[in-house]
Order: sequence, then structure tokens, then C-alpha cells
Amino acid sequence: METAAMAWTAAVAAAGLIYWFVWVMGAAEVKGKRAVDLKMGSITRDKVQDKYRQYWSFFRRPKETAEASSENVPVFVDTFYNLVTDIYEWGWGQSFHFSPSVPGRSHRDATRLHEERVVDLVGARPGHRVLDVGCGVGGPMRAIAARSGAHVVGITINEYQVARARAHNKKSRLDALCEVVCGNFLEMPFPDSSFDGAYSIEATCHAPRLEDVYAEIFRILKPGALYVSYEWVTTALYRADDPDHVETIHGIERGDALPGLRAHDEIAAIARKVGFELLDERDLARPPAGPWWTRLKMGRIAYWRNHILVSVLTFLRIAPKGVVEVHEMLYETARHLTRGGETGIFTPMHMILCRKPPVAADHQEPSS
Ligand SMILES: C=C(CC[C@@H](C)[C@H]1CC[C@H]2C3=CC[C@H]4[C@H](C)[C@@H](O)CC[C@]4(C)[C@H]3CC[C@]12C)C(C)C
Ligand SMILES: C[S@@+](CC[C@H](N)C(=O)[O-])C[C@H]1O[C@@H](n2cnc3c(N)ncnc32)[C@H](O)[C@@H]1O
Repeated sequence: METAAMAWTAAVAAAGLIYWFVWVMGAAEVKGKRAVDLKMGSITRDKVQDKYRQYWSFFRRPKETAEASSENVPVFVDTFYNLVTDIYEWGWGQSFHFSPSVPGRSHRDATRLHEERVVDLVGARPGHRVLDVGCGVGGPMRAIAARSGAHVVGITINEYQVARARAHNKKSRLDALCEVVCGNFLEMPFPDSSFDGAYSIEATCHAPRLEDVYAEIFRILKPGALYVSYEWVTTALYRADDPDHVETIHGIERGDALPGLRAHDEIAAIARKVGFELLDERDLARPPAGPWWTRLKMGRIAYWRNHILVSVLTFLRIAPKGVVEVHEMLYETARHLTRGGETGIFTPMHMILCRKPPVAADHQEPSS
């Protein structure tokens, strides 16, 4: 009798522990996504591991592979986001970017401030139609629409993100102001001169040639409209002859689906080449901004918990095979990103503010 009671107590305690570990500890950074909900985008369960291996063999040598077959980059970027979107939402929230840390403020506040800066930079206001180039699951889009009252249209190559973004828009009652389109930002499905402003947050780094996406953004903007971008670049401290620097940058490229990071001093020239006027250019990570990488460093204990969680869930066949490998890849990526931040050789927030030149007075249609 006593043994039975002890067995029952042990079973109840074990069940409680599993519940606490998976459902409480494994709850999302921003409530909404849990470890048990890791689906890996639109990839069917049995294909996750294969897709991860295909991704890895393409991006293992990012620059060389992307140069040889740049037309395949968007396909593998799409695969990447199928693999990581749920893990990002679970471990980071609905905004897939970094922000300078702000003393005394939460990560959520720091993220929102970094996004709302876009409203002032592009002058978004009610009645404006603003494009979010590479919108993810729409964290920035909702913050910018809510702050400015502008209508924001987001474009992403990944169908699963479109579904997630639309669901979040609806849930936060911003679906009247926020619209999401699935498409390639290298060939956008929008007419010429159809937006009053545009922005891209840590997204155009996925383009094999930056001039192609900038030229598309230039095309869809109305004359006089503003465009702001937060670019991932190597800084002036990067040395191509330092093996440590090279390894850090390769690590960032491999784990983030990047066809080769650009140098900070290439960006403005590319913007000018497609026709933009450059109004401002700044690395938003430079002091007095607080370090953006501390959030990654502070998360290390959580990553270990997450690693155990995804391993247990895969073993129980709740999560598909392959998730552990994807999670390990992200862990490695976080290490390289942190190193990039600490050494100062990399920034994810090199900001450029551009304007499509207004139509010259002598080119205007005569009014009837
Ligand atoms: C702009 C891009 C993405 C930037 C960041 C949002 C993501 C870069 C690395 C990601 C992460 C690394 C470690 C993960 C951790 C191991 C896991 O347990 C929980 C999620 C992570 C913290 C994950 C979250 C998103 C990132 C910080 C690129 C792709 C251009
Ligand atoms: C790191 S996420 C950033 C998302 C969002 N800007 C944010 O900060 O939350 C990069 C985004 O760019 C999108 N993207 C990458 N390449 C693309 C392409 N060729 N066409 C459209 N979207 C693309 C991805 O699908 C993803 O949504």
C-alpha cells in the first residue's frame, strides 16, 4: 500500500515537473508561441531534417555559393525562414531584429523605440501608404502603424510568415491598417510610384545584389518619398587579413542565410547608383547607444533550457526531427553575432535615409 502511494506521488510529481518544464519554462519570450508549437513553417514534419541539410549545404560557403547561383538565394532564404520562424518567435518575440539596449528599459521597450524611430525618419502619418520591405511576422509593422496611423503594407518571401503576420495583425486589431503580401522584394508586385514611404529593418542583407532591391524600392516610391534602411554590414574595424574576423563574419553569414555581408562604405554608393539622394547615414549602434548584443549574451542559460526542451520534444516526437540541428545552428550563430558586436567589426543597424528626388518643376505635367 505504502509503495503504491509512493509510486503515485512520484508519478504526480514527475507529471508536474514535465508540465512546468514544457509549458511554463518553455513559454514564449512574448506570449503566444510555445515549445510544443514548433512547426517549422510550411515544411511537412518528415522533410524538416532534409530541408535543413539542403539549406546548410547551400549556405555553408555563403559568398561563393551565392555568387555562383544568386538566382537560388531567395529559395534558400525562404527555406531558412520556414526552419527558424517559430524558434525566433518562441525565443525572441515578433520583431526579428536587434535594437540598442536602453538602460532601465525592457527588451520589448528597446525594440519598440528602435522601430518607432522609423516613423519620424520617413515622416509616416495617417493617409500615407508605407512599405515594409521584408516584414517577417510583422512586429515592426504593427508598432509603426499603431504609432503613425499610416497604412503599412509588408512583403515577405515566406508564406508561413504571411499567415503568422496576418493572425497577429488581427489579434492586435490592427488588420485595418496592416496588410501583408507574399512576394520577392527583388520583383515586387506593386505599381510604380505607389507608396508614400518605405523602410527595411535587417532584411535587405538577404539580397544577393543590394542594387536590385534598392532599385525596386526606388521604383515603387512616389517622387519626394523617403526610404530608411537598417543594414547589416562589416564596420571599419573589420580586417579581411585577420582569421578571427573572417571566421566571425562567415559564422554570421552561414547562420543567417546571408549571401555575403557588405562593407559599411558600400551602402550609400549603391543607394545613389539607383537614383536616391542620401539624406543621412549613421551606425545606430555607436555610443551613446547601448550594446545590442547583450540580449544575446544574457540569453545563454535560456538557450540551454531550450536545447534540452527541443531535444525532449523531438525524442517524444512532438517536435519534428531536425529541430535540434536548427536550434544548434542558431546557438552557434548567436555566438558569432555576440563576437561581432563585442569586437565592433559588425553592426546590424547601419542606417541610411534616402529620398527619391521630387519631380523637377519643368518635368511636371501641365495642370488642366
Ligand atoms: C535579422 C536577422 C535575425 C536577427 C535575430 C532576430 C536572430 C539572429 C540569431 C537568432 C537567435 C539565436 C539564438 C537562438 C536561441 C539558441 C534559441 O534558444 C532561441 C532563439 C534565439 C535567441 C534566436 C532568436 C532570433 C535571433 C536573435 C537575420 C536572419 C538577417
Ligand atoms: C530578419 S527578418 C526581419 C523581419 C522584419 N523586418 C523584422 O524586423 O521583424 C528578414 C525578412 O526579410 C524577408 N526576405 C528575405 N529575402 C526576401 C526576398 N527576396 N523577398 C521578400 N522578403 C524577403 C524574410 O522573409 C524576412 O521576413
